[in-house]
Amino acid sequence: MPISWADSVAAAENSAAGSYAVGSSNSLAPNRPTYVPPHLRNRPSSSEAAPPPAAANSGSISAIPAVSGGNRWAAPRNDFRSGYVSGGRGGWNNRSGSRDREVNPFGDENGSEQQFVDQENSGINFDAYEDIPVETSGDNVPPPVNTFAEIDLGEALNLNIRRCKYVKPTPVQRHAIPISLGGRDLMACAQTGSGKTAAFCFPIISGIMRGQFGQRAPRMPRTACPLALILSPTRELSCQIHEEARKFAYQTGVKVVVAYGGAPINQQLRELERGVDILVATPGRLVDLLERARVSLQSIRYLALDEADRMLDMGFEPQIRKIVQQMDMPPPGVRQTMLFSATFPKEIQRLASDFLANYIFLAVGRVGSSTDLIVQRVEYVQESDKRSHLMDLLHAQRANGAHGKQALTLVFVETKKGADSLEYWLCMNGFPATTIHGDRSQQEREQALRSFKSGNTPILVATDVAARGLDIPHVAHVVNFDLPNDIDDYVHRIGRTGRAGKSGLATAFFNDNNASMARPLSDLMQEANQEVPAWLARASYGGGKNRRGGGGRFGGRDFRRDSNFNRGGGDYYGGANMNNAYGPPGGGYGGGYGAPGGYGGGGYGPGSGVASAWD
Ligand SMILES: Nc1ncnc2c1ncn2[C@@H]1O[C@H](COP(=O)(O)OP(=O)(O)OP(=O)(O)O)[C@@H](O)[C@H]1O
Repeated sequence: MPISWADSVAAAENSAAGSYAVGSSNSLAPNRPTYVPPHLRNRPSSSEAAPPPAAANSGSISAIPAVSGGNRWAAPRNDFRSGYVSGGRGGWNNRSGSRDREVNPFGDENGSEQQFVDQENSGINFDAYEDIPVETSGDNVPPPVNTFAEIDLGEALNLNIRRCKYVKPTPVQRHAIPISLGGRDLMACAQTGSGKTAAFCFPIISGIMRGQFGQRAPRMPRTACPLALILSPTRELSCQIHEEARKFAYQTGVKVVVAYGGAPINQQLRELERGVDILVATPGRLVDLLERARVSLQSIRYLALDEADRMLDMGFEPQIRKIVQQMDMPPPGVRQTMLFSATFPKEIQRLASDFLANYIFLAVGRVGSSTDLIVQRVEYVQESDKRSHLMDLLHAQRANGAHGKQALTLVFVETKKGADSLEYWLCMNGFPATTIHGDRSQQEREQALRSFKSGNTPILVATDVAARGLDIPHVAHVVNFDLPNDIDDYVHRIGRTGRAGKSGLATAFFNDNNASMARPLSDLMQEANQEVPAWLARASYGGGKNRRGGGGRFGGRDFRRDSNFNRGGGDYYGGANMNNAYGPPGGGYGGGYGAPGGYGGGGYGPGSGVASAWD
């Protein structure tokens, strides 16, 4: 029987996902017994693991362990490669006329086609998605498909889908792709790790392949005129989308280029000059390119906002409005617009509707819910005990990992300083760690990600800059060392594990500073069929002010269904078509969570603490 938190983590790691044994500590009220560090416990599993060279929590740096990997406290590594991956080496249809050879993004130049045709994306548990409730609203919603073969995406794209080993579409893809191929605007909400990137990339690539857009005429010779624009909030996410889109677009003749801040602009300008069909960008760098007249949006036919709620909250909204409404981009109805996220508060939905024309709203799973593939734990930990608790978890993981190896663990903290100091402390205590946050150079950020992905530094300490979108294979554990102030940020953070049908573990350290999160956290965990500790349930009765009113998460999801948001008293979108493809009838999923219309305090207002950690 588990006797400690470390043991309960160990039990979780040993057991299959979903059968997580709840340790006795979980049922305790916040007044926990005094913490005993692992090396002082008489536990065979811990003592087998290499003990830390310095006493846990001592902060001593007298005995510096040999630390491998790309952390900044170890010996410097000079393996920063060129770093700034920009567009492919030129598409076959590039506009400057040069015909560079297209680099194979699959890296299987010599492999036979059979190599990818015969396999499927291993480890994907599609059954995990089968009973997810799906809701669509809007006029004349195109029906979903069950297979990629049912959709006419074009031969070259179909081949790339097979190269990616995607055997069948995920639920969001089944619904979103036919909607977008039908030319409709879309606001889509689907859980983290459920394949949204492909859901917006496939229709864009396929549409450009069909080539119905005629000639693009730049006003100036050195101005690039992409047909599609994909915006995302962080540099790393833009790079990731670019990498994915390049795979999907391989040998289709569709050229994908990325532009993001913190990287030399000249290389990006050169790529743009070689021709671009799809531009993936962060808003800041794009505004720069627009102001230099090196990019024109006059030819845009497709606009996709990934992490759309983040893109339209206070931090980014002015830049997005400038790009979409105040430059030369065609208006809604002329261009096709797709907004995607795992979370979509109603207030942000309302803002977003300015960018859309007669759109369809799609919710796969409940809006803002976390996937129940992620086992969630919340532990009451005083600020002063957090490091010791983290150490405890890491020891347990190492002791139970394959060949004593550390599983990939992502640790979220609130501040950049906090990230640096925790990274240092971990390294001093024998846990190779690195960090990613907004004060690090782009080279350092990219190196940190590479080092984490490769397992050289299996612990990544991050601010919210790594909270959204990043698809890092084999992240076994997400630790919310500092909880965020907003439940949606929590959903995105824990969504770095438990992706594409795989299971994951998320642990949150909770204390009195997080009182406003008690209610939303408790609600979210309940909804995802997680065991809520008794003390957290009790704390949540206090009605944390961060609770999201029924206007956001539960019950009605498309904000147009909420009478508070209806314009002119009539039906906002006329001829409503509410399809509950898989869920219970009537669109009600466990309603009764608060009054409608409110988007609770503490979410997106000033002082929410969100903006500080972002680019
Ligand atoms: N049809 C499919 N079959 C198998 N794997 C897929 C399929 N579609 C996507 N994937 C894989 O699932 C993983 C998650 O996809 P993706 O990053 O697009 O998720 P997401 O919904 O955008 O997540 P987030 O909300 O965190 O941004 C990726 O590794 C992707 O390659």
